[in-house]
Amino acid sequence: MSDLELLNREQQEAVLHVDGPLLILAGAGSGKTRVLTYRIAHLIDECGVNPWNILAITFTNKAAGEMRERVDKIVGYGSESIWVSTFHSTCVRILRRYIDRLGYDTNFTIYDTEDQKTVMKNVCQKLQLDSKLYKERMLLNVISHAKDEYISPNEFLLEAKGDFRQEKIAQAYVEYQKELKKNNALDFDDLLVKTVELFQSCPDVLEYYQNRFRYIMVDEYQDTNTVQFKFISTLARQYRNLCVVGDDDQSIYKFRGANIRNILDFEKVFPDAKVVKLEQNYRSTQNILNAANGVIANNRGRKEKALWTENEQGEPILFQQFQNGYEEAEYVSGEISKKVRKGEAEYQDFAVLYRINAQSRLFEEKFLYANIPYKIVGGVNFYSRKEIKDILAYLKTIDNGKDGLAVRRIINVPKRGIGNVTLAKVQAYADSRDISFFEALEEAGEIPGLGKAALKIQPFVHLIHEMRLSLADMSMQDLIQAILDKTGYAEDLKNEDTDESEARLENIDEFINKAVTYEEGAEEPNLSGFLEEVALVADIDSVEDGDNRVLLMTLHSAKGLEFPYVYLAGLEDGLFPSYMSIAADDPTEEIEEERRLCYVGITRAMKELTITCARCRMVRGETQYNNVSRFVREIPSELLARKSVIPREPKKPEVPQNTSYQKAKEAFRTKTFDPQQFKVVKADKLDYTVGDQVSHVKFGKGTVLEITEGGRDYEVKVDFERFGVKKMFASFAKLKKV
Ligand SMILES: Nc1ncnc2c1ncn2[C@@H]1O[C@H](COP(=O)(O)OP(=O)(O)OP(=O)(O)O)[C@@H](O)[C@H]1O
Ligand SMILES: [Mg+2]
Repeated sequence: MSDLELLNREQQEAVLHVDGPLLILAGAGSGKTRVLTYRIAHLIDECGVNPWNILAITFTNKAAGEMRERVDKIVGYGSESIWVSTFHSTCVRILRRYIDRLGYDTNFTIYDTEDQKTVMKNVCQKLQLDSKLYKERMLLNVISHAKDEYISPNEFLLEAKGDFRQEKIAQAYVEYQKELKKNNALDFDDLLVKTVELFQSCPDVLEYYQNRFRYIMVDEYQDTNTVQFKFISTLARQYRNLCVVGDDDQSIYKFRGANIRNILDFEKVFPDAKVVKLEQNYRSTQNILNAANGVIANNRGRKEKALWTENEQGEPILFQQFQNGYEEAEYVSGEISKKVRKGEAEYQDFAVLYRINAQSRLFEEKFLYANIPYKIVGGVNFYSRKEIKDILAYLKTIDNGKDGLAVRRIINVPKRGIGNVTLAKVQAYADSRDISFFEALEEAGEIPGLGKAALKIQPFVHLIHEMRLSLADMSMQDLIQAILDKTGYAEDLKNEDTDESEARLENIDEFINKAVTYEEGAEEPNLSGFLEEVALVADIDSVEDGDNRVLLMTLHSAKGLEFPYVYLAGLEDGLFPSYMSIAADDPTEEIEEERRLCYVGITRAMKELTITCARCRMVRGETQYNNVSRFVREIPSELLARKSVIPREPKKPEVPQNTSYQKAKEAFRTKTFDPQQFKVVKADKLDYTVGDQVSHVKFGKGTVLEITEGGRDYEVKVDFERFGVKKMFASFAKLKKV
């Protein structure tokens, strides 16, 4: 049998290059991963290499599983003794065996972000660092970055000499490491750092692994960082059989320390390296490939590549702009259903890709309604997320309090110092009287043996009562906001200040959006009705099992994967590219990274690519008006089939947004602006008015175009210098006159 026939000439060349360093540098879909897999098979099958001597590093555990499966198919044996895994899993395996040589126990714990924060808190106290000047998150970030670069605490200290602030940070680093060691713990970055340290300080261990891993392969090499490079280059020093594959255009993890120089300088470190370029793309249609090439061509400082395909021209790229995110999600769900119904495709042929996790919520809802099986990759389903369940539990308690599970869920969230013993007593009391748990709480003062604990319960009961009373005058949005404020829930998350807490806040914002939409749509909106509606969509368990599902994921998680039908959603300036990249100090560099992410997204598609965006999107309960992403404009227009938005019957008569806005803008331009001309409601509570310059924390400076009375709140329309026109609720926007 010759598997080589299934490869083109360059691919074969790469597979047949068995000894010595090899760099495969090629664009998306050109068969890099396939070459790695076939190369492993070839080594085992044709060269008699013991599978035991092979180490293959992939970017995710999922990719590792797939590669093992593929090797199994080709070779039929031996794949179980190959090490195919991620950098981190590989290092854990090595350290579990040998870390005692560095003075740790082999049963070390791996700390997550939460644990790291706790350790850092102690460190800061110990060093008496001013928590305003030295935020824990900042310290942890700096340390993490140092570890990516393989800079030890002592080296950091030396570098810092003379710079007061850096010296303090260095001390924190030193103490932090001491503390971890004391706890026999490693953080995530340590896994790599300690393995490299182990190799450097124990030549016998290094020799063992060098002999073991005679053939090393690394996929997605463009996203390795310095310490990862040290790890593989140290291991490969003896036999020099290192094969790396990557694409500089798909480097998307700079924010995690990925060092693009690793790929660009490979030939400097290994001057005898053979370099193979693959230029034929096997994945996508010509149209999709040309679209990807068109976009990435806008990046400077890249290695020029000529990616071509023999595949057919294919359908044009479909581009659709919708009125809002709901219509966008509805369209995608409708299209998927239609294609499956017609028998053109199965659910597993589709992927929906987006920039941030919170975008998944609308798709999940529509998919549930349409009975489309789906799976969210690398994320928890929206309504199963802790923060959403917490808020729902508050709402349920306020609504009727009969749901004992909900009450128990939040009685101590945020922490109120109510312990399990107390809860057990309350429960026993409730059981004995046959009343609900919440009713028992209301009678806490009378529960025998509760003592002072009753005093801790009362404020909680009071809070719920208060909310119940004000329910009638509050919108759903206000109610949720009140819960977040009065319980300190939001405050806690803000103080936590980790990536995770930020994501939780984003999800809560998205939940508020849901509430606002419910209120706008329902005939007689009320809390019970809202909970009912949410219960319907939250019924995720009804999705049947099996692998035939549509996949939903962020663009970052999609690297290396491919799907016949891809939907790229939310292509709006401000969302993708993200506002952070647009507003960055060095926007060019940040936007180039976003553009590579867009290139990754486009090149996931095999047959059909649909790009969608929404004209307005709700963010934190505010409607934002976004322009079509610049990346869409970079796609050569002859490849795009644009479908215009067909506005549906609007639910409410719309304020003539465009016209009045256009007029106002024109008036500004010609300096004939007269506020009276435009729809202005006297907004006496606001300290700005139409025509004023204001500033917003996120969007920066802008000019107020319009203020309208929006029932509960003023709606303010502002033309921001960098972000264009946005419409927002005054109480949320917190605009300041400048
Ligand atoms: N010589 C070939 N003949 C037929 N199909 C091929 C050939 N080479 C690769 N393919 C197919 O092309 C698709 C893309 O290959 P692969 O995933 O290996 O590309 P890649 O370069 O790793 O892409 P990415 O940059 O996205 O990771 C796969 O479906 C693969 O099976
Ligand atoms: Mg690949």
